[in-house]
Amino acid sequence: MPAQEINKSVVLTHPSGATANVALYGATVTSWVAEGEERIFVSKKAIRDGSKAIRGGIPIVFPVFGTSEKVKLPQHGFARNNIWEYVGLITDNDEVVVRFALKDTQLTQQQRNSWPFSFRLSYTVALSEKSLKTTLVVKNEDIDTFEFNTLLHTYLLVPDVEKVSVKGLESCHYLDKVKGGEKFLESNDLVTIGSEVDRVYCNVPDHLSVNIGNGSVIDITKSNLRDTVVWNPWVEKAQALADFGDDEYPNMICVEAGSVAEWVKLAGGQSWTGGQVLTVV
Ligand SMILES: O=P(O)(O)OC[C@H]1O[C@H](O)[C@H](O)[C@@H](O)[C@@H]1O
Repeated sequence: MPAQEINKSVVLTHPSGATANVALYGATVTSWVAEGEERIFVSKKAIRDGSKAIRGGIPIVFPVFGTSEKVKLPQHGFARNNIWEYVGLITDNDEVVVRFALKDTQLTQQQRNSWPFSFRLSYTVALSEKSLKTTLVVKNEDIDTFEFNTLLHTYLLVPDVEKVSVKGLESCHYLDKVKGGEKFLESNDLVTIGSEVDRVYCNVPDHLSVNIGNGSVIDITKSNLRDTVVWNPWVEKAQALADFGDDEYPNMICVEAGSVAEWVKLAGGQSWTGGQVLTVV
């Protein structure tokens, strides 16, 4: 079976042996195995009972990144902590493609009060031998325009974050959230991690590559997403996160394609599409 719903998750299996797992809770990708290796980090302390967003995988941030005066929603919005509908298997030719959906009518009353728009999110996960493609379509089913942020909060599994480098961010401006949101220009060809990092790189080229440090490289190609967030909580933040092991920060880096520095405006009746492809090279 190329796609099977088991235990509130959908398991994708590609003839090459690649697999992926998507929890209905948040439509969160929680595993991607390519060339026999797990590529996605999920914390051993992740809460999986649907009471909190999953710490790891690829949670979907929507309609707000962080918190905002404009929108009275919890950090990173509601997409990552609602149960999505499994629409089903779309195709299993060269790629195994499945789709999930979330509508305003599936939200809690409190969430609907805070974000009072009719919308439909459609999220497609496509697995091939070496790639995982995730595409989000936002449909404004209202008459009024709404504004949103969105981001694919991708946690990559790495053997040692201090040996990881991210290529493709040179010459981009970034907002450094560790330094109170101050703006800097990236002067390094390769971005490396040796302390807490929480940066919103703005207007980033669509192609980045992450050298995992063990000979493996993961390419990230984004589309219609302007920004990239790079995050590692390091020692103290890791200790402060209840659903993240104190010793786990060396094994992950978040490289998150999104549109977060500015709001995306979507007129009534219109759709917006954005996404990313992760490829093992
Ligand atoms: O703890 P969470 O709500 O999942 O957020 C985890 C992280 O997400 C993003 O990477 C933000 O830039 C960070 O500031 C935040 O700490």
